[in-house]
Amino acid sequence: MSEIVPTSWLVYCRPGFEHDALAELQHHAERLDVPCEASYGEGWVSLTRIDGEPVNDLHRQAAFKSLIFARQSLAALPALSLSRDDRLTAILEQVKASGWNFEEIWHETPDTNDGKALAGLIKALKKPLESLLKKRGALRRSAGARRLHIFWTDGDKAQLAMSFPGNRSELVNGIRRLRFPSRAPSRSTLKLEEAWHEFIPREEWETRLAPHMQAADLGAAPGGWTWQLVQRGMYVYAIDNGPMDPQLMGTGQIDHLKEDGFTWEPPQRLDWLVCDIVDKPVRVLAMVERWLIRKWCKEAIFNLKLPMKKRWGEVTRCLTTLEDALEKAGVSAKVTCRHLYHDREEVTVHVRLRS
Ligand SMILES: C[S@@+](CC[C@H](N)C(=O)[O-])C[C@H]1O[C@@H](n2cnc3c(N)ncnc32)[C@H](O)[C@@H]1O
Repeated sequence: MSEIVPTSWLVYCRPGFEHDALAELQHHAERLDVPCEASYGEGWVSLTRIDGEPVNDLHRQAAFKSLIFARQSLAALPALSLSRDDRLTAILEQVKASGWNFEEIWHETPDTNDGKALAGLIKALKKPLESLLKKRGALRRSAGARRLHIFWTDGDKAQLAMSFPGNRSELVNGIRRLRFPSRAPSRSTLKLEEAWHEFIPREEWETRLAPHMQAADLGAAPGGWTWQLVQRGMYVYAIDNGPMDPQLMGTGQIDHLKEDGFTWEPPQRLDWLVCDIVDKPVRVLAMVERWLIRKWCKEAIFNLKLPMKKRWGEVTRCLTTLEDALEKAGVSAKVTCRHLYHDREEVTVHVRLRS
């Protein structure tokens, strides 16, 4: 019998979005009727079961893939206060009391400057801790791909947590770092690239992001998103009053139309609609809805800008409106939404029509 069980659901998020991540977690805890107590710090939030029972069912049923504001989702033990003279003993003792075993250990921190400053400490502790946990049999091969996360919020504060294959981010700190392509006309380019990584399995890129496909990019200028589409060999209708990058236009794969993205209609059915126009979410949604109901595209990726305070509420209202409208029109589609690393005051939505 373990002396200690994971009672907390720990989630990482973008600093400044803690209230949204918490609202999302609380929504699931209420839906599954699990009374919890909330806590949070910069870049993370946590719900702890009031009855002291393991959090595993809640953690599993609120699947990571369905979460919007969570960068990582973990089942956590109570946070540890560590002695600065000997941090390892308390960690080893808690691992022993939990009865946990795992195949790897990730040391992680909040996405803040204070978090980054812990890199040196983590580097110094990593190897000694691994060898001690190996000796004790906790770190071993064939432990069901379970991973121990040690979440450092300070030099003397760490929380041990577990993640399970199929229900977690496979990225350290839940962050997808992408290299900015030097020839892309704007940094926004990384938002579309990250969205593809997030929403389209790598093995399907060849068929779903294929050469000779046709796409519309609404609010395209100066062309960061169009650049990504062109890199995949697509032909792009770039809709924007603003100027497009001349070098990008030189590829000959772009038709730049100075029209209104909210009213423009494609000349024929396209494969992709992407939209990065900064406007009210309801306006963007109404436009995307029309595209999908008329089947003007097979897949869509668009941003919902969220300058308001209660972003979680706004996003869920938007997604429900979209799903209801599609259902009413008899259009079957899969809708997914994430707050991506390269998103700021916005979330990214992906819709794929089912044929
Ligand atoms: C955030 S920028 C897009 C950046 C672009 N995705 C990139 O990667 O370079 C938003 C663009 O939307 C355009 N825009 C705003 N309202 C529009 C509308 N009604 N129709 C078309 N474009 C619009 C603006 O001119 C601006 O260039």
